[in-house]
Amino acid sequence: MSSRREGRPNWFSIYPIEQLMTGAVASPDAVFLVDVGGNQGHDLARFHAQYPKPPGRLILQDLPKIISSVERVGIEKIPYSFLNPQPIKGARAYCFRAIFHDWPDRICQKILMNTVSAMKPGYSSVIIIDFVLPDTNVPRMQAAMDIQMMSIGAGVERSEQQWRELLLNAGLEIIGIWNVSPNMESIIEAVKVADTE
Ligand SMILES: C[S@@+](CC[C@H](N)C(=O)[O-])C[C@H]1O[C@@H](n2cnc3c(N)ncnc32)[C@H](O)[C@@H]1O
Repeated sequence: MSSRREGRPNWFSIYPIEQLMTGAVASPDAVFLVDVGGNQGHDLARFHAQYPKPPGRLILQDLPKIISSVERVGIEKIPYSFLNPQPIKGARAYCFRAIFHDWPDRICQKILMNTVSAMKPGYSSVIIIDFVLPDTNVPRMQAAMDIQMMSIGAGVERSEQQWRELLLNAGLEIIGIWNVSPNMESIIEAVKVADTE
C-alpha cells in the first residue's frame, strides 16, 4: 500500500490543508484528522513529519490485527471497523484513502452513514483520496484499475457523477475536488448537506 504513494505528492500537498487548519478547534481533546482504514499509518506519519504541531489529535483507525503492532510518534491508534458507527465525534476531518474503491455502493453507503453520524455540522469534513474517472476517454491505467477492482471483489472506480450520487445518498455534498494529474488519485472534500444550505 505504501508503494501506491512512492514518488507521489502527499494528498495534503495537493489539497489546501490550511483551510482545515484555520478554524480548527484549539483544545487538547480536539481531533484534527482521523485516518479511517489508514493501515500502518504511512499517510499520518508523513503528515506529522510535515506538521509536527497539528491543531488537534491525529488518529489512526484500522482493524485490530492491522494496527496492533503500529507505533508512530504523534499518532494515536484506535482499533475500529468502519462497518460500525464512528466512535470519534466531531473531528475536523475523516480521511479515507483507497477505501471506497474496494467496496460496492451498498457498503460505501454504510461506511459513509457511520461517519456522517459522528460529524459536527458546519465543522467536520470527509476527505476521500481515490480516483475520479472522467465520463469519457478514461486513461488506460484507471480503466485497468476499474476492471481489476471488479475482478477481485465488488469494487469500482467511480466517475464524478457516481461520487456525487454516492455521497448525496449518505447526506454529504461535495465542496471541492483537487487533482494534479489524470493518472493520480483525486482528493474529494464533502460536508453534511445541511452545512451548505
Ligand atoms: C487498500 S487499503 C488502504 C490503506 C490506506 N488507507 C492507504 O491508503 O494506504 C484498505 C485498508 O482498509 C482496511 N480495512 C478493511 N476492512 C476494514 C474495516 N471493516 N474497518 C476498518 N478498516 C478496514 C484494511 O485493513 C486496509 O488497511
